[in-house]
Formats: sequence, C-alpha cells, structure tokens
Amino acid sequence: MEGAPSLLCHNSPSSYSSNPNHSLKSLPSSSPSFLLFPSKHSSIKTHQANSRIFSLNKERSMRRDSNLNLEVSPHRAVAAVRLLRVEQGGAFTDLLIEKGRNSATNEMDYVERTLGFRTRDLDDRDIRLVTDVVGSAIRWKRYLDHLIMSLCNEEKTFRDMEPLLLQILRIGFCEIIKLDMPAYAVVDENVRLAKVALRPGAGNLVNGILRKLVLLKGTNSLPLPKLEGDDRARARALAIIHSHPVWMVRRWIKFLGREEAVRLMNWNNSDPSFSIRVNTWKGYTRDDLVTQLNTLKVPHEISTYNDDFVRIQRGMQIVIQAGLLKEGLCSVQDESAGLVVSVLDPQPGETIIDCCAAPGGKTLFMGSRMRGQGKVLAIDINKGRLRILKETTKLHGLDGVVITCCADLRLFSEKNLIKSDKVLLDAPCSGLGVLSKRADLRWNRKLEDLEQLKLLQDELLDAASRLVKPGGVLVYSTCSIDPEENEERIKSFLLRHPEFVVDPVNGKIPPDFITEKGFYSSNPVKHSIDGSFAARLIRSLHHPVL
Ligand SMILES: C[S@@+](CC[C@H](N)C(=O)[O-])C[C@H]1O[C@@H](n2cnc3c(N)ncnc32)[C@H](O)[C@@H]1O
Repeated sequence: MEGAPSLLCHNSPSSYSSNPNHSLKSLPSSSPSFLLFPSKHSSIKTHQANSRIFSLNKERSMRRDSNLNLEVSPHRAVAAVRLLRVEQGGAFTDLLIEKGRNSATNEMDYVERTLGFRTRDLDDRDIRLVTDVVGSAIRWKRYLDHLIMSLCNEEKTFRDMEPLLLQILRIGFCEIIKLDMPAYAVVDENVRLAKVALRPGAGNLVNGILRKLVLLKGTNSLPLPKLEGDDRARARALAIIHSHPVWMVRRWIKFLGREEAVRLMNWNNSDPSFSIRVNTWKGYTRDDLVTQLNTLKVPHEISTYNDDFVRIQRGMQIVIQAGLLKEGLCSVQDESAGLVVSVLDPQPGETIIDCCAAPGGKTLFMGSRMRGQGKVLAIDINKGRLRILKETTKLHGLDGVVITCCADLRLFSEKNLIKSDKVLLDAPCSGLGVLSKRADLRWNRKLEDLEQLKLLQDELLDAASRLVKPGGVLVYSTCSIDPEENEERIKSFLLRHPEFVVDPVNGKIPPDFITEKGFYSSNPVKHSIDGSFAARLIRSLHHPVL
C-alpha cells in the first residue's frame, strides 16, 4: 500500500474489556477456585479480596435462592423480558443465543430486575424455545397485535395495555397460532406468568383473551382483514396479514409486483437458516467441518455457491457449544456475504482497504484468502465494533495481515494519500435483504431513513474511490435489495466519476447471480440466502488521480 497506514492508524487497546463480568464485583459464584483462594505465595491483600468476593457471592446466591420462582416457565419469563428489552431498544434480537455461564447469568439478572423473581436456569430446550418465541413474536408483531386488539372488548384496553402484559399476550398468541404449541398449556402458563409478574387481574385478562383465541382458531375464523378496496387499503391488509410495515409493502409492490412482494414477505417470516464458513487459513477444511457436524448430528448441506460454506437450518446452538467458533476455525456468515468477497476476489500479496469493515465478517474471509501475504486495512467509525473485529482477527490467526483503524472514512480519505490495489465499501444500508435473520429490523426502519442512507452511501463511495490506485478495483456492496441503494447509487457515482467503469462480475460468481449490467445480486426468494448487492468498478489507468 502506498502511504503509511501504520503511522496514521493505531490499533484499539487490547487490554480493555467491556464485559461487565470482568469486574470483581460481578464475578460469578462458580468462579474458578484459583480466583477465590490464594496460593501459598499470594499476598494477604489478595486473601482479603478473595474473602470479600466469597462472602459477596454467598450473599448473592442466598438472595437468588429466596427470589427463585419454580412455578413460572423459564422460557416464557425470559422471552417476555427479552421482548420488552428489544422493544425499548435495549437489546438486539440475537437469534443465536450463546449458552455460556455468563450469558445465562446476565439473562436471569434481567429477569429478576424486571419481574422481581428468578426462574430456574434455562436448559437447552428452553434456549431453543426462547429463540423461537422471541423471533416469531417480533416478526409477527403487527399480525399478533391486530388479533389481540380485535379480541379485546374495547380498543382502549389494547391501546392502554401495560407493556409487560402486551408481551405476555404476544407470547401466548404466537405459541398458539404460529408455533402450534398445546393450547391448554399455553393458556395456563401465560396466565400464571401474568399473575405472578403483574397481578391476579392481569392473569384473568390473559385467560379470557387466550381462550377466545383458542375457540376462533378451532373454528378457523380468526378476524383478519380482507384484501379489498383501493391500493392503499390492500397494502394495509397485506401488511397485517404478512406482518410488515405498510411502507415496505407498498415499495415492494411498486418494484417487484404483488406476488413477488408476498413471496418476499413469506421468506422474511420463515425461520432463518444460517451458514458457516470454514477458516481454511487455520488449516480447517469444509470436509473437517462436515465430519464434525455428522458427529454432532447437526443436519447440514454443502453450499453450491461457495467452496468454504456449509448451510445449517437447525442446530446452531450445538455448533456454538462445540466451541468451533471460539477456536476461530469457523465463522457464522451468510453465503451472500461470501459472494461479495468473491466479487472483490482478494489475492495473496495485494493491498486491500475494507472501508466499513466492522464487525469484520468480510475482512476475515478476505484475510483467509490471502494466505498470510499482503495487507488488509480495516477501517470503521465504530470503536466497539472494531474492537470485536480486532479480537476475532487474532482468533482467526490473521493479525499478521489485518490492520485496524478507527476513523470516519470521509475524513480518512481526505487526510491520507494512500492508494491500494482493491477497496471494498460494504456500505451502511437499510438491511432490507436480511429481514429473515434480523427480525426486529423491519419495525426499526422508516422510509425517511432511506433518503439519509442514500446521501451517506454517495459520500462514502466518493471517499472510498479516492483510495483506489489507477487500474485498481472498487467494490460497492450492501445487504439491501432496494434498487435505490444499489444500482441507482452506482449510476449516480459513475456520473460523478468518469474515471471509473463497471467491471462485470462474470467468472467471479455463479452466473445465476449476475445481473444484466454485470452486477452481483442475490434474491432471498430465488436463492434462499440473504439479499445483497455488489458492483465491481475499475479506476482507469489514464485518468489523473483526483
Ligand atoms: C454493513 S456494516 C459493515 C459490515 C462489515 N463489512 C462485515 O462484513 O462485517 C457498515 C459499517 O459501516 C460503518 N460506518 C458507518 N459510517 C461510517 C463512516 N462514515 N466511516 C467509516 N465507517 C462507517 C458502521 O459502523 C458499520 O460497521
């Protein structure tokens, strides 16, 4: 790379940890004994500190026992609190719950703080149930709320409903209608949760509404809107039936037509499937992974799009627990992201700038393909996300290749004269291609966001283009399926930058993903992977470097 990124960028401090469990105060009661009891050589101070921790932990576990409620089903208590946190913006709907000692403790701490009691710890089945219930209740929120409102005696009862009560009803509705769980158990358990966490009257309300629902489901007469009236009314009905915001439905009908829009919404509402990429740089191959998945009895399918990927529909928790991710042998990565890297086509010895790199999925795949030769400069404005990238880089054995730099790309490219062989701009976007995995995203995105995102994408494209050497490659990618964030941004960029031309992606990815204009585009409905886009551009050798 021309220029000196190492002088301009410094790696984020590695000793700092944001994990609250690293503080002495919150050491888990089952902390390893070497932390609690001093060895012969340790000081009196350490001994005193350890005694304090010991009595703190004892006090904590006594308090925990006295707050333990064994009547309430753990997965419903955890799901209700998780849904509350997601709604208040305090948690990401992490569909992959890592079952570690600390994560389970944190989860139960939230339950205790919110509901005033703890339940027994979640077992593997509970964890699966929490994942299913939370994901499904968030996806189907609009549909469920329509039904709940229709079954309340007055609209006011629904409008004024306290948040926890609404979450308990959403859980019950979802379990009965979408997850087909035994109705009598669902009613009993959710009534109990409402009584214990709120008050007896709340339990009675849950009982009345859930029983009505069971009757209506039995007679196949759920109160759902009819597809009639003008375009707006039909879009509103579709938005309820398929549980999406009205603006998204209208936009997709405009770009894709009604049938395709409905197919897309069905995909977004289906259980997400995940894929795993093997880190071949660590000597771990896809055959190794397949052998291990067979041993773990995790159903899987080899990717036909990318040699390093294996698809998994269910059983990700088992993979996580087997420690494959912790050892840096694999990553959870969608095949669509892998195809973006194939469009860039990193080669050993090259210099690459990854402009919006964190948390680093594509950086790591690029690094692995470079076989220890060359450099990837990973830039991101977000310090916390970049710290994750730095930690995983080490884990994947790529710290010799990847350098991190926390910066706003727009300022960075103005201040630095470095030019590299290849530049990837994986731009911030609406994420409309990943709605099956990011259940909450559809409710957080607004139509107005698109205008702001388009402006940012243009500015970042201009900035990224300054870092490409003559004859070098610029790849622009998003995880959106919206033409205004994709083809339109490239069209407008090429008008501003005649020094760049489109380099069709033929030969880099399977033909099924190549658009008429030579771009990469994946379609969730057609390809059963996330929706994403990438354009490969080349800076002409003869234009003056601006
Ligand atoms: C789509 S994500 C990148 C995902 C990443 N490439 C991966 O594969 O894991 C977009 C990233 O752009 C970063 N970003 C947003 N504005 C930026 C800016 N002005 N300069 C640098 N990074 C920015 C965000 O912090 C975010 O991490």
